Amino acid sequence: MKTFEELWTELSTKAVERPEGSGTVAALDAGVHTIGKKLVEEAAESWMAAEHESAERAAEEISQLIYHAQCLMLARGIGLDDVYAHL
Ligand SMILES: N=c1c2ncn([C@@H]3O[C@H](COP(=O)(O)OP(=O)(O)OP(=O)(O)O)[C@@H](O)[C@H]3O)c2ncn1[C@@H]1O[C@H](COP(=O)(O)O)[C@@H](O)[C@H]1O
Repeated sequence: MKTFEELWTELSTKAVERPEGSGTVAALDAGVHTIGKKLVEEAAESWMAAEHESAERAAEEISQLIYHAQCLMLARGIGLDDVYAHL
């Protein structure tokens, strides 16, 4: 288990160190368009799970939504403070 901030730290480090086999590195290399499509897919899956499946399944989809949102932030050079400023 990890928090939003812990995941952010992990992904930020992977973006710099680029370890072999990292899905995050592959996503960042694929770019904003590809990550954006995945983000929309996970948003739809979160919606469907929330409406038709268990709360646990919805939580799983939402975790993937958060992951892809963080990838999109990294791909655009957007930091946590840039987002938090709008909350
Ligand atoms: N939390 C996640 C996470 N959530 C979602 N995903 C990715 O999103 C995909 C989920 O997509 P779906 O469930 O729709 O499955 P899918 O459509 O069959 O997957 P694809 O065909 O798109 O690969 C997974 O296959 C992962 O590629 C994640 N990938 C990584 N993490 C975490 O990110 C960290 C860094 O990961 P790496 O960069 O891979 O080391 C680790 O702590 C991981 O736990």
